Amino acid sequence: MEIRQPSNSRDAKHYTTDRLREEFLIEELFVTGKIKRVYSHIDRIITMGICPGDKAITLDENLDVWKNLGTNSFLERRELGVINIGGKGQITVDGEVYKLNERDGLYVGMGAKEVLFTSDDPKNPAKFYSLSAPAHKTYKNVHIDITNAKQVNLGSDESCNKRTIYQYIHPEVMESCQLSMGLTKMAPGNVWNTMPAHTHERRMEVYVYFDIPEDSVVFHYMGEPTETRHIVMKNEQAVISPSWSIHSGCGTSAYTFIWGMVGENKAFDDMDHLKITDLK
Ligand SMILES: O=C(O)C(=O)C[C@H](O)C(=O)CO
Ligand SMILES: [Zn+2]
Repeated sequence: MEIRQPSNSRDAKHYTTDRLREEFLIEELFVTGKIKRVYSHIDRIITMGICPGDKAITLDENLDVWKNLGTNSFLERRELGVINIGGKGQITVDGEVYKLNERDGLYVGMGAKEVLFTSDDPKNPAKFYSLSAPAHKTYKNVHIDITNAKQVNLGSDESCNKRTIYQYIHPEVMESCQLSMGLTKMAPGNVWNTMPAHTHERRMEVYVYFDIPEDSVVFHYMGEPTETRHIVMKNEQAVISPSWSIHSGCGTSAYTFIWGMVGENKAFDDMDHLKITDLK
C-alpha cells in the first residue's frame, strides 16, 4: 500500500509542481482487476479505487493487514464508504449482497470481516471509489442510492458554479463514526466548484474528479488562502486536501466529483468561508 506523509503548510508553499503532485495527487486509481490503495497520514484516511474484472476483489487482497494496519482484518477498527462511478456491480459484506448501480453508495460499519467486490459486466466494470477511516463504534451497513442522498443546490449560472451536492454519508441521512462522503455534479456549462472557497481546520478532505471528457482537465486549487497553488487533474484522479488547504476546482468543461471528509466533526457547514478577493 502506498503511504503519503502529511505536509506542513510552511513547507508546501515551496514545493515545485512535481513535488505538489507527488504529495497530493493520486494519478491512477482504477485499473481493471485491481485494488489500488493510498494511505495518508493525514487523519489516517485510506483512498481506494477498486475495479473488478472477471474475478471478485477482496478489500484485503494482496495486503498484509497486520503489518499495515496492526489488526486482524481491514475493518476491525475502521469504517468504509463506497460510491460506484462505473458500471453495475455488487459488494458482499459477510455474506450479505448489495447491488450497486452507477452512482449508488454503500457504508460498511466497523467490524465487517469479509468484503467482496464484483462487476456485473467485466467489459463495463464497476469502479468502486472508496474511503476508509479509523472508527470506534459499529454503525449499521447502509445502501444509499443517489435519490436517498440529501440534495443541496448551490451557485448560479452567472458565477459559473451552479451545482448540486448529494450528501450520502451525512448525519441527516445515516450514522457513521467520522466519515462523511458525497458527490457534487456541475450543471452543464458550469465549471467552478467550491468557490467562494473555504478551509476547515477541523477536517481534511479527499476529492476524486470524474466525468471529465478526454480532452479536458480540472485545475484543482489548493494551498493556504494567501498561498494558492494548482494541480492539473484528469478524469478519475484524486487529490488529498490537508486541513489547512482550500479545495476548489475549475474545469475546462463540466464534471462531477466525490468529496470525503474525516476529522473532528461531521458538520458539513462548519466551514471557514473566505472572501474571493482575499485569495492570493
Ligand atoms: O461544490 C461544493 O461546494 C462542494 O462539494 C464542497 C465540498 O463538498 C466541501 O468542500 C465540503 O467541505
Ligand atoms: Zn471543504
